[in-house]
This record gives sequence, C-alpha cells and structure tokens, in this order.
Amino acid sequence: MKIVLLGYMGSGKSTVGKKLAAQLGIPFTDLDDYIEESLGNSIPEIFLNKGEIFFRKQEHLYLRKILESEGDKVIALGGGTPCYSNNMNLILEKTPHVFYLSVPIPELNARLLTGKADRPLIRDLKDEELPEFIGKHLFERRNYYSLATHTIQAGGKEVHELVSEIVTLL
Ligand SMILES: Nc1ncnc2c1ncn2[C@@H]1O[C@H](COP(=O)(O)OP(=O)(O)O)[C@@H](O)[C@H]1O
Ligand SMILES: O=C(O)C1=C[C@@H](OP(=O)(O)O)[C@@H](O)[C@H](O)C1
Ligand SMILES: [Mg+2]
Repeated sequence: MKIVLLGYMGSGKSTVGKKLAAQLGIPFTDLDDYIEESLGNSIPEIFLNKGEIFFRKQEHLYLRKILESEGDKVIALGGGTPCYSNNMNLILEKTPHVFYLSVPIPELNARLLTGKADRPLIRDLKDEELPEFIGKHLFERRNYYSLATHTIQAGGKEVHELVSEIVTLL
C-alpha cells in the first residue's frame, strides 16, 4: 500500500509523513529528499543552477519511480508535485490513500516565515509579501489538491493528532 501526503509548502507533509510511517511501521520517502540524494544537490541549488522546469521533470521522474517501487510506503510530496505533468492522475491510478493536509493561510505564513530560505519559490519575497503570495498561489493549486481522496483539516492540530486521524481513515 502506498500512502501519499500532499498540500501547500509548510502544511506538514514531511513532518507528518515521517511520524505516520513510524506509527505504521512502514518505510517513509520524502520526494524532495529523494531528488536531492539522487542528484547530489539541494533543492535550492537545483532551482538556481538548472531552473524550475528541470526540477519539475526530475520531480515527475522520481515520483514515478517511488510509485512503481515494491512494498508499502508513506510518501510526502513537494508542494507543487500534484500541479505538474500528469502527476495527480499517476498518483490516483496507483492508490486510494491520498491525503491533502489543508492548513489556513495565517498558519502557513507563520511557518513559512521561518522556512523561507529552503524554499526557492518564496525565498526572495519580503516577509510582508508572503501572505498575499500564499493566498494567490493556493487559489491556483487548490484545484489539484482537492482531487485527493481525503482532505484533512490540519490547522491548529498537533502532529500526533493528524497521524491518528489518518490512521483512523486508513
Ligand atoms: N501540525 C503541526 N503543528 C505545528 N507545526 C508543524 C506541524 N506540522 C509541521 N509543522 C512545522 O511546520 C514547518 C513545515 O513543516 P514541513 O513538514 O516541512 O512541511 P512541508 O513538507 O509540507 O513543506 C516545520 O517547521 C514543521 O516543524
Ligand atoms: O511548492 C512547491 O512548488 C515546492 C515545494 C517544496 O516542497 P515542500 O512543500 O515540502 O516545501 C519543494 O518541492 C520545492 O521547493 C517546490
Ligand atoms: Mg516537505
């Protein structure tokens, strides 16, 4: 069984995914980490040196590899993964366990203010520009995120609560 977590940057995919996999006793793969390890470069370096289009092609390739790999796995996507290529169709063809971590903008904003440097799409924004950027970006991306089989209202909840909620749904 493959379990996929998706959602905006800062929604907690990587954090919740790791804990969920530990709770279920199955392997965890973070798509961003997998790309970084495979290419021997950090995500910000890949964006800087090769550009976003290159990154999206690699993201699609490594997503396919994980989905086609053997065995159970919890997979945390990058925030943009569902919105490019035919990634969302690929995911939904492979598994019915697709969870959208939906987090309100003020909470995303608070988390991303401290996590900006690692995220090339927002690292050059001024702090005061961030909430409007998130709002517009989320408006575009929500169409893809809402194709997930489950939406988790993840605002104001601790990681262990979210893990329990997902385990119950599974
Ligand atoms: N449920 C939560 N409550 C509070 N903070 C959280 C929660 N989930 C994640 N975080 C924090 O939010 C930030 C972004 O989390 P991360 O897992 O990297 O998100 P994503 O992988 O979706 O971008 C991290 O600092 C993480 O510790
Ligand atoms: O939203 C996006 O397009 C991106 C999100 C990032 O992952 P997180 O959502 O884990 O920050 C990472 O894949 C890259 O910086 C692009
Ligand atoms: Mg992540």
